[in-house]
Amino acid sequence: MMKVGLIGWRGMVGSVLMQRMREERDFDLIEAVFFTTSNVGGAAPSEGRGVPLKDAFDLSALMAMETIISCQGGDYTTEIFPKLRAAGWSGYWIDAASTLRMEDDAVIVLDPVNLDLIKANIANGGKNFIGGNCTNSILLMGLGGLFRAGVVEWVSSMTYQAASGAGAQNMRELLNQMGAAHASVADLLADSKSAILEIDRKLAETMRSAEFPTEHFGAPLAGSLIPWIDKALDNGQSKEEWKGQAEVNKILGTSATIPVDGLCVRIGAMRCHSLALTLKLKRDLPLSEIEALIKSGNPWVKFVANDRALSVKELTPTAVTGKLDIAVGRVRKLNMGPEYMSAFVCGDQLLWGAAEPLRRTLRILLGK
Ligand SMILES: NC(=O)C1=CN([C@@H]2O[C@H](COP(=O)(O)OP(=O)(O)OC[C@H]3O[C@@H](n4cnc5c(N)ncnc54)[C@H](OP(=O)(O)O)[C@@H]3O)[C@@H](O)[C@H]2O)C=CC1
Ligand SMILES: N[C@@H](CC(=O)OP(=O)(O)O)C(=O)O
Repeated sequence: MMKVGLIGWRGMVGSVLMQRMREERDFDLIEAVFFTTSNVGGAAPSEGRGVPLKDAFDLSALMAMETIISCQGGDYTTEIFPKLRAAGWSGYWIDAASTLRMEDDAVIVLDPVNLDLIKANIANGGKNFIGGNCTNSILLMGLGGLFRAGVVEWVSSMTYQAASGAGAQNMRELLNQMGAAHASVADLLADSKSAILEIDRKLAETMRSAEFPTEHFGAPLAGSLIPWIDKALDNGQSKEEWKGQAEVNKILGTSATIPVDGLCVRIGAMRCHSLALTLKLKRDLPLSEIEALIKSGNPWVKFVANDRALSVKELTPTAVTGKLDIAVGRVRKLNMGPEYMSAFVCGDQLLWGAAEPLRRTLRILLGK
């Protein structure tokens, strides 16, 4: 059985990965070895067959692995990965962090979209398999059928990204903000005759006050939004926005770049990212054909007809959270002309956006 080292398994992404690997019985196919950066010698999950946690900075222990899966984050990858390769380790490296994504010898893995690319890379001796940025993976899981058909000229992508993309502490902070916001007007809310503008004034005062919990986001998110994600680049894009075109084209393996750009916005959803998309198609396709192409993308696409009641019920973070479904809806032609269409895509950023492509890559490497 393949010896597979797991690092970052108790973090947020790692926990979702563990849950999915258990559900799909992946551990039956591997000899799992669990590593830690904080609790060497501690008890590993039962899948570790009683072997205590190993040191995630111990190069020789890591080099004994045929495959390493890391959800430990970019700093860990930056520190350990070059040392492992320099020491001659030639195992498979599967990683959720962005550090290695754009390296020439790395594939961004999203097998329902780019299985051919992954297989070709393995056949050519490729060893580095990196999960894509969550927003891009969800975009391509939703509209992969249109890209595969070669009908997309460009995409403008406006995102609505959940708190989980910023980390576990941020999810907690969002809830703490909701609690603080509610508490500040609870008395007035309880009185059905109180004036709504008084409630609104008091709430705004609370959200702007220094006491409102903003340590992790740096700004109120509950009852508001944050129109910037990740670092600023010199060209005015955020790093998250830059990843759109770079990663989508790399995942698709395009020879001519498909322009992808738009604004990335953090909203108060817990773990589902959504995207409001404008696409320019290469030609005027009938809506029925567009719908059929989107549905043909992969089995997880859940197409939602452009109907008010269905959209409100099925095309939302609340409907999608915790599921592998990728909801795609609001598909219609736009006033700009017959080649222009809209779409709204919503997916769980911890599942297809982070953990799922990693465990599926392991399966591909195992040939199962
Ligand atoms: N592809 C994508 O879209 C996404 C990718 N990511 C990537 O995944 C990486 C990991 O993210 P995320 O899972 O949010 O990181 P977490 O902060 O949840 O976990 C990272 C590590 O922190 C340590 N840790 C310290 N305290 C705790 C605690 N109380 N509970 C659990 N773990 C703890 C654990 O290491 P130890 O057990 O060794 O102490 C854990 O493996 C990110 O840095 C990013 O690179 C994240 C989100 C989306
Ligand atoms: N930046 C993403 C989450 C993430 O970790 O992305 P990446 O894997 O590209 O660093 C978000 O905030 O929603």
